[in-house]
Amino acid sequence: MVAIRYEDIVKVPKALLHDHLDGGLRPATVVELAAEVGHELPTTDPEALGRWFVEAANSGSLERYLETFAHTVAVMQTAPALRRVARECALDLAADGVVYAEVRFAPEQHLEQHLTLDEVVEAVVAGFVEGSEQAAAAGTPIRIGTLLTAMRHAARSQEIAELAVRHRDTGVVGFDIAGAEAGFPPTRHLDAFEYLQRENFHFTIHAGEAFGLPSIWQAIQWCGADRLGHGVRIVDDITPGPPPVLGRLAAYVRDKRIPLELCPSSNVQTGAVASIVDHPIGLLRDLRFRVTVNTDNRLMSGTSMSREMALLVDAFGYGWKELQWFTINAMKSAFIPFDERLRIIDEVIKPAYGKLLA
Ligand SMILES: O=c1[nH]cnc2c1ncn2[C@@H]1O[C@H](CO)[C@@H](O)[C@H]1O
Ligand SMILES: [Zn+2]
Repeated sequence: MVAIRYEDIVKVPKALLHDHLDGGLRPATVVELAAEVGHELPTTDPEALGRWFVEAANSGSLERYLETFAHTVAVMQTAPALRRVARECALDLAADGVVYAEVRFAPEQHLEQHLTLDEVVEAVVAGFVEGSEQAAAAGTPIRIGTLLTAMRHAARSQEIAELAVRHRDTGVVGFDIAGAEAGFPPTRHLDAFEYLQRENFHFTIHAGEAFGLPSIWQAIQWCGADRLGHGVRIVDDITPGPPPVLGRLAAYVRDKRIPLELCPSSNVQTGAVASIVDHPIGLLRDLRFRVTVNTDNRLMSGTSMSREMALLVDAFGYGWKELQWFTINAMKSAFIPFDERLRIIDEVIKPAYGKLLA
């Protein structure tokens, strides 16, 4: 088999379901925006700041990893700043060969300068539109859907769910909850999830990252999540083989084709897994769970969609066949309408991988 080159991974179309807007800023942009608003950073040298984020996020704990977001959220408090960050996000993902992305953020964290929740969403969506137009003009088209996140330790999920539904025809395609997982079970937000189901809306839940099976079970069986943000701890319900034996929850997740939004580098940094080679993605792919590959936070992990793919190629010897499978899995699991998903699979993804597989 011919070795896969990094530049070819960049060129091939990729689909990304789990990426945080406030976890993907360009270091230089953080520096510029921080200077504008007088926010103090650990360093004002963009390269050193990029390294600082990765090192600080390498904490082995989700709670400490999340502390680094104070510096990005602080510079995302005005409409122009939000719009710029979203525009650059679209451009960066498109330049990395991502053709479809769902990018999430928590509107409630961007109210310090008196924007309303609706203004926050409008600014971000405008930035995605602008960035997508520029990316298309540059020959790297991308479609971006916005997910609105509610913070699980807070009590605004119902409000954010209603906000998401209000903006469903103008760019928002789903809802999520994020933040520290231990101590904040998804059922705290049951009202919001039940409301979203009544509205025929889509949502994913961060579950099974820093906390195990009970969190995944609640997310699916109590809250009705369409997808699992991470969900990596589902392996705790699989007895290693040969052959591996699935417990009832793992079997349910696989049988129902519930998508797992796996984020390899992020999991190593928060201590959810020991290393990339030890990442359960290998086992979960072998068992044909609906596995997808994601970045989580490009800034905190110093990563990109292509880099996550390349790490898996190195660790597990994957080829184009597997990379196509991850990409189609993600596209099948997207929150945009079925016909639009199918069009991207048939007209963009399959032809490109087809050439490489030929
Ligand atoms: O991997 C993660 N697990 C849980 N919460 C996260 C993760 N990455 C980011 N956030 C949280 O989501 C908020 C909105 O984007 C971020 O501000 C961060 O607090
Ligand atoms: Zn996340």
